[in-house]
Amino acid sequence: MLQAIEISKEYRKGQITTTVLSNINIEINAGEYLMVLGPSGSGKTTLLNILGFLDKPTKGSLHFKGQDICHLSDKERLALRRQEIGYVFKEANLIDELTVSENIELPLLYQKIKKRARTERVKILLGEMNLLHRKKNYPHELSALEQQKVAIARAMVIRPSVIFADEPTGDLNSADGSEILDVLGKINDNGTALILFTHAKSIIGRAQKLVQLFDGHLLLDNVIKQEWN
Ligand SMILES: Nc1ncnc2c1ncn2[C@@H]1O[C@H](COP(=O)(O)OP(=O)(O)OP(=O)(O)O)[C@@H](O)[C@H]1O
Repeated sequence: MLQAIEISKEYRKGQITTTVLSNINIEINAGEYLMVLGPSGSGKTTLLNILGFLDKPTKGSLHFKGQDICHLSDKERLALRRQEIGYVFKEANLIDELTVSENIELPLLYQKIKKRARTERVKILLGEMNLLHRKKNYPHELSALEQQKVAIARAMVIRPSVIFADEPTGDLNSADGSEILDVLGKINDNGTALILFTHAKSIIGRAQKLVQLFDGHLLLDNVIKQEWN
């Protein structure tokens, strides 16, 4: 479904070039759960931005469902992103002025989905996240766990093919973090591919596939595949 071939990313400042990612090859199939493990500064966020069509690589190519992403216009990439990709970050990044329901509904407005269908979809997600009683609340009235659940619901509202999660438990205590990983795991069980970026070795057992990133290089030797029943 998603294939990165020989991806590199460099930043130039005057005469100085910094290589942040070097020759990355990654493939993720529909419904797969991949974890990208790496310490701070290893290039995880840079890689997420490229794999998730938020940024372009300096070299290499990215294919999604047979389409060459790097050759799309910015407008085409944005449209594809809004239809196919969900993002969950360390911080929930909810809009303070909107209620829980309105935050979740927002991506559907970009897709020009009719009001009745939007309301129905939001209700389903609120139910799945056990947040129906919070639908009229504003983000500041929620716990950190609830805020992150709203962020996941907002990512899921478009029925994405893949969810990118960047340290999604980074701002949570371990019990809440574990609940968020359970929620994401369930979403993956139901068929959505999940690519989770983390520095936490303790959680790698949750994924089907693991790659390690170190100083912008993928340690391909360390790819581990596990089958879960
Ligand atoms: N715009 C930029 N210009 C120059 N260097 C950058 C830029 N963005 C990131 N970097 C550098 O690229 C490296 C990787 O950064 P990145 O944020 O991708 O790592 P990370 O693994 O996500 O780290 P963290 O977990 O701390 O966020 C870092 O050394 C960072 O300083």
